[in-house]
Amino acid sequence: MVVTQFSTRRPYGESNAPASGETRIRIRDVTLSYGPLQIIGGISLDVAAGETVCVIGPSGCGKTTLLRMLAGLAKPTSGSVELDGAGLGGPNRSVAIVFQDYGKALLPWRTAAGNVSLALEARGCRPADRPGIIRDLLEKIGLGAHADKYPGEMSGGMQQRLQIARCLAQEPKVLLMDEPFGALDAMTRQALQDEVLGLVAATGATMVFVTHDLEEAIYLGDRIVCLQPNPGRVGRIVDVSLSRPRDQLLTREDPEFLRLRRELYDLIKDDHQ
Ligand SMILES: Nc1ncnc2c1ncn2[C@@H]1O[C@H](COP(=O)(O)OP(=O)(O)OP(=O)(O)O)[C@@H](O)[C@H]1O
Repeated sequence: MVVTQFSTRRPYGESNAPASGETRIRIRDVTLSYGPLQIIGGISLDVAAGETVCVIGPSGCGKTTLLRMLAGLAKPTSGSVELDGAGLGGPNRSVAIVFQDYGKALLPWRTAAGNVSLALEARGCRPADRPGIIRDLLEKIGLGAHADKYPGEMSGGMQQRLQIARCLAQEPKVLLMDEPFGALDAMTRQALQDEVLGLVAATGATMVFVTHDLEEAIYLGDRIVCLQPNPGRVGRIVDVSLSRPRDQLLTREDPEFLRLRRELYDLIKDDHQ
């Protein structure tokens, strides 16, 4: 493979469209201000169906705010967010969001099964169908033996798995992840990265994944969007051409992985100067 050092960089202003595939999320000239303070300063980005886009950038640059707009939880001051060509006016069942703080996201008085059931109830799933779906989802995410446990009886990794299972119960087209593994130890984090990649591949979901961890962004992403701060805007978009399925050892040892890590490190360092 011929590697040109800056071949994957796309300067701001060039097309932010994915290389191929039907557009699932279309963000056009989006700004967001709180009072006089502009947080997001004109972001345009297309995300293709089935694509995984990772978002990185310095603390406070607006990553969570961008994700909240994609979830319909924050309204842009100007510009538009479309899902499959229709404007996103508020929360949408096709879009699920996983937060870093699983402790707040889960209902402590419901068991694991009860927490997953919540999403099924919300989407109007027939009561008779729920137990089977819950069992399948908990199996898939490695919690098959823990259906009757309460969140307080589970480790951080298990609680985060549960939050992911609950989101998947929504059968979302789009999975938004806000630093979901930031609070977990390295081994749990890598296991969950692989589980999420497997689930995304199996369901064909589109994923937008916010992380501070450059290696996590490369490991998971098809593209990496680097946000710049004050106000938040797209600086660079880096394509990740690493083959799938990814492998925690082989992928991270791939010379292309190491080259991307260096490229992103230089980009982030520039943004901090
Ligand atoms: N509801 C709000 N009202 C006022 N300012 C807000 C509000 N929500 C976020 N902000 C501000 O917007 C900016 C961007 O916040 P955001 O959480 O999106 O950044 P981030 O890139 O996700 O940060 P981090 O990496 O530290 O999580 C910050 O300066 C934050 O203080």
